[in-house]
Amino acid sequence: LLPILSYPDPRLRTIATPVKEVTAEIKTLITDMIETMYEAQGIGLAASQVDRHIQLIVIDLSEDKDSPRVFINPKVTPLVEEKQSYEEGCLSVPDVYDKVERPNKVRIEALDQDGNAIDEEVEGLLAVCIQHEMDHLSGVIFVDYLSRLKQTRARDKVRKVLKIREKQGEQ
Ligand SMILES: O=C(O)C[C@@H](Cc1ccccc1)[C@H](O)SCc1ccccc1
Ligand SMILES: [Zn+2]
Repeated sequence: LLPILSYPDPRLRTIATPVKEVTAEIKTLITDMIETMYEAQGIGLAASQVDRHIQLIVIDLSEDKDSPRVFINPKVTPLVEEKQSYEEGCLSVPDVYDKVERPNKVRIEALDQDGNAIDEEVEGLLAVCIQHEMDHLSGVIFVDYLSRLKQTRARDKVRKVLKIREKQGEQ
């Protein structure tokens, strides 16, 4: 399992660089990220969150947690003006959920782990998730879209959750 960086860790603000070649090391990272995402009950995870600053995200929206998707060097283009509001959360901001508006239909262009091209139009939760993960690769966290007050509350909440987790770890 890989440790997930917690907000407001400045490393989460690092801009991810493009993947030049899908090496064996990157394939191992992909496997580790997928396992880490499942263990943390996430439906997406960006490499930035595990302190690896390359353009790589993994997503699995399936019920049985058995169909992970890998997007390398992803590029997202909104296809509609309309935005949808969705109650987002983030593995780097535990126990904080709030509404974020994003375009509800996007085009995603990327490479998969075998270097094959991905070029799809997606909407709904997959579109929301991909945009949320893409933000991570640009050092953006969903709380950045919220009010200052909510950002302060988020910081306090994360601090509290991390303290509780530390205690649980010690017991
Ligand atoms: O990037 C992450 O931290 C994983 C995110 C992905 C995500 C956030 C908001 C909306 C869709 C996907 C989540 O922590 S995964 C847990 C989750 C699942 C559904 C809704 C909200 C949060
Ligand atoms: Zn997130």
